[in-house]
Amino acid sequence: MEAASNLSSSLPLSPSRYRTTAVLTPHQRIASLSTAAAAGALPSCRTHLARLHQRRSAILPLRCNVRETVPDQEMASIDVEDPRIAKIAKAIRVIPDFPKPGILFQDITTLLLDTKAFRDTIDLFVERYRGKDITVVAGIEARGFIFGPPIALAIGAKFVPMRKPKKLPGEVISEEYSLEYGTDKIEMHVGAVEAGERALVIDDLIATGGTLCAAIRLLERVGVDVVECACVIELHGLKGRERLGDKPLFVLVNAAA
Ligand SMILES: O=P(O)(O)OC[C@H]1O[C@H](OP(=O)(O)OP(=O)(O)O)[C@H](O)[C@@H]1O
Ligand SMILES: Nc1ncnc2[nH]cnc12
Repeated sequence: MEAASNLSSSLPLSPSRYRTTAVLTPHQRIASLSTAAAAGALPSCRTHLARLHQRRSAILPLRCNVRETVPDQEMASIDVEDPRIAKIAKAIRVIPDFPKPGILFQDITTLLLDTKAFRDTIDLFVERYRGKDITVVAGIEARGFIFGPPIALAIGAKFVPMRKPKKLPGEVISEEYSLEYGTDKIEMHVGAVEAGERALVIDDLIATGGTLCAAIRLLERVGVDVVECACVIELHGLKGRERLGDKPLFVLVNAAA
């Protein structure tokens, strides 16, 4: 609750077309994690909390926010003081140096343990996309498969998995994208979508934006209109949002890379 009141009390003024919310300092973030751990929401994070305390001067401020790149009249907006957002941010565990040194890993598995925060996450997306004539929710492997299906069911859209190479049994089309070292691909079944459909692309997180860009290209190649991309977390500083160009991106939580 404390984090939520910090959230509402420190709201910056934002341009009318955009929504941007509050800043959680590293100390607040660590306090939030401690509170969640004490409440049993993060059963195995004591070691990491200790490490976070030791390293807090090295951790950049984390912002919990709702950011939009589309005008309010096109999509339902979320009240920036919505207390659900702060609780979702609190439920995401941050693990330093995973999977390799220097990476601050945003672990959404702890969000899945918190039934209220997980439900709120899905509800926030559903509130935004319900009634917007979206026929396809395209989820990106693997963590987009967690958030995509409940959103698709709730808004009456089909769910289409965008998979890593050689996983889908039928005929596929694929798109390559660049990684820090080398390249990867995502694939989609031919016939899963039709030209003229309206799609929402869902993933847990945007970092460099390479994965989402490949998903957009894949869908647009077959004539699908990608209405928006949505992620739970945006890592700022990696310019993923810029890489998407004009394609709208909606995120709930903004975190340091
Ligand atoms: O914006 P980008 O730089 O493209 O990175 C974001 C992607 O990275 C993570 O997936 P990852 O490739 O680690 O696969 P996983 O979900 O199967 O672990 C994440 O879930 C996104 O899909
Ligand atoms: N920092 C991070 N945490 C979780 N998933 C990621 N994918 C790319 N960067 C990531």
